[in-house]
Amino acid sequence: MSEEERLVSGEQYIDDQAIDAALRPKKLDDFIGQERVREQLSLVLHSALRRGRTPDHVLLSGGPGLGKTTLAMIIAAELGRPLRITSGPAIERAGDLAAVLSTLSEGEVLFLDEIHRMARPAEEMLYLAMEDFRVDVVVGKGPGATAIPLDIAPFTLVGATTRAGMLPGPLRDRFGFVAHMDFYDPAELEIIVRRSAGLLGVRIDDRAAAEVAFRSRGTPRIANRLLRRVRDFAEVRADGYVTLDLARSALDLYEVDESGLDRLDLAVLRALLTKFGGGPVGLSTLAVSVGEEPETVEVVAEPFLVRQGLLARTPRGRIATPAAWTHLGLAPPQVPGPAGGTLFDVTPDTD
Ligand SMILES: Nc1ncnc2c1ncn2[C@@H]1O[C@H](COP(=O)(O)OP(=O)(O)OP(=O)(O)O)[C@@H](O)[C@H]1O
Repeated sequence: MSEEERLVSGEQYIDDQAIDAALRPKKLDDFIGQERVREQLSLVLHSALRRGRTPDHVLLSGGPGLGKTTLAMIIAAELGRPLRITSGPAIERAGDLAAVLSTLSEGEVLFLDEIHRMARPAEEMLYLAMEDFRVDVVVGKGPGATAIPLDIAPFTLVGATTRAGMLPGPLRDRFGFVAHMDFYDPAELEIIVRRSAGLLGVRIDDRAAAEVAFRSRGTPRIANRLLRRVRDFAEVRADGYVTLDLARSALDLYEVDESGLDRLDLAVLRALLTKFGGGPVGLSTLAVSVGEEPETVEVVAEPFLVRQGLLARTPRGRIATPAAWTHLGLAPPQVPGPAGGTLFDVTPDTD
């Protein structure tokens, strides 16, 4: 629970991460949504269990907060094996990876978050480890360097990435099962909101739960976060029971609009429309105009805007769709394009 939550609720201190952990489903059957992924994964795990073998390596791709870490934990739990967690940015050298791999126990599940951000030499070490359960430890430098092969215990790698396109082909090919996690639909998120409300002891009516779900950008982590915000609001401004009106007022206060667009989404959209006439504009230029890193705009804001039909990625840059102008209540500029072209065929994408 954050400082702000502590002030208003007076509950025992638990940080946001602890709440996240408490809300995570622990079994595949409790994991809501992602029907196809769940079914496919269940087959991979249960057939491996039946054969008494370690399952194939699993790659989970999808945006932030869609449940990749949760699924990795569930995989370890379903297999009854320990889970080791590390991340791409923590592996700066091949030696960092060797240290992790050489201490894995038989059948252990290794969760490698943000796998696309791992250092290149480590990536090459991982190829061999995934395929042959072996690493080559290089001793010495220059012409006298020698590679000493070291066997490691069979393990299952669960890699997670928000940018599957950035993974080199040889790495992607070594995963026996690749799951793409998509945004959740509002009905699934509503179940998640009600489940979390039950676990957190939040009293919420069905229409309010549906409203929170609808405004959660298709993302369970956001659904859980918004639930806590409306809970705060209901506790401070009313008797703690979350009604539809209270939920709406709270979400408006936290600048989540009626379609679930948050401050960053709206800033990106507004910049695209008002500073670049609807595009096309390159990702970096767009990101600078809202004071964010290109990766944040690309990974956090854009997928939802694309999904909502408000923004399109084209080879020449990002463009706003007609729905984007309507969404912000703006009129598209009425300048005719050259020789039958559209108005927005102007700026080449230099990113
Ligand atoms: N299918 C689901 N059912 C119920 N709750 C879920 C589900 N998926 C995710 N959650 C909840 O959403 C929160 C975020 O999930 P998680 O940390 O697994 O996402 P992630 O994809 O690993 O995010 P990131 O890429 O940012 O690390 C968790 O606390 C979990 O409670």
